[in-house]
Amino acid sequence: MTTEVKATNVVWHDGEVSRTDRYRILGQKGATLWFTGLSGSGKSTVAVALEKELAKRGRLCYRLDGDNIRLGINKNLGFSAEDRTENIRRIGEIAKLFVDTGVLALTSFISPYRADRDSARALHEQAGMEFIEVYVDCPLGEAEKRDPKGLYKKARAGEIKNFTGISDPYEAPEQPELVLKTAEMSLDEEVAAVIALLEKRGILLAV
Ligand SMILES: Nc1ncnc2c1ncn2[C@@H]1O[C@H](COP(=O)(O)OS(=O)(=O)O)[C@@H](OP(=O)(O)O)[C@H]1O
Ligand SMILES: Nc1ncnc2c1ncn2[C@@H]1O[C@H](COP(=O)(O)OP(=O)(O)O)[C@@H](O)[C@H]1O
Repeated sequence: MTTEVKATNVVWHDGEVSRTDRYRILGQKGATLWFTGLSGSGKSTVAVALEKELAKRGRLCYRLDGDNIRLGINKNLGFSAEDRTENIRRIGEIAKLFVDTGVLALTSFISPYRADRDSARALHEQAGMEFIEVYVDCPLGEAEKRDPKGLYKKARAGEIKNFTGISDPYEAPEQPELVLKTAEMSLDEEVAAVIALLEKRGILLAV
């Protein structure tokens, strides 16, 4: 259902203010930081802490978070492979809009399928936009021990079907820009690692 193109006879309409103009108005460059990992690995925790640190540095971010987005624009999607693919397709497009305005989009989705993440990356890179994949790497045993929402317990009890890591696959990134081993690093170290990468890539330079 999802990738079928039904919109025909539509033509892109250009404006007279460019992306570069928008970046100048905002004084910063846009980029997507794509956090991927198991439920409970720390995607949301890292994004929240990073947003706070970037705000301190005067950088505007917007967090797109799995649970939040699934309460709104993606409330019609479940957890079948097809629905997860459509979930990630929409998030990729939404993140791209934020980047186009000059905002740092921090996306926290399990995004278990490599092909879906690669599509989100391609969408950005074809448009000359930064896409930084951050693998929030946490062993299943540790994520299950944390179980911040009690979902692993329910999945083990068979109350949640197709639960990532238990009864559904997670395809780890092969060449992410950054790996955060959240069972070994502190939250402060994780935020510092992301900031260091953003600095190295010139993403935090004022425009
Ligand atoms: N079956 C199943 N598998 C995995 N996760 C489940 C499932 N059912 C509900 N949840 C809750 O939904 C959150 C994951 O949503 P995402 O949009 O990130 O998932 S995905 O990227 O489309 O795979 C996930 O949030 P996080 O724990 O923040 O990852 C869970 O709270
Ligand atoms: N080093 C760490 N980095 C991130 N989260 C951690 C770390 N150590 C423990 N945690 C805990 O792990 C849980 C991760 O939950 P959450 O951020 O919601 O994960 P996700 O968004 O990947 O589902 C939180 O309760 C958080 O406090």
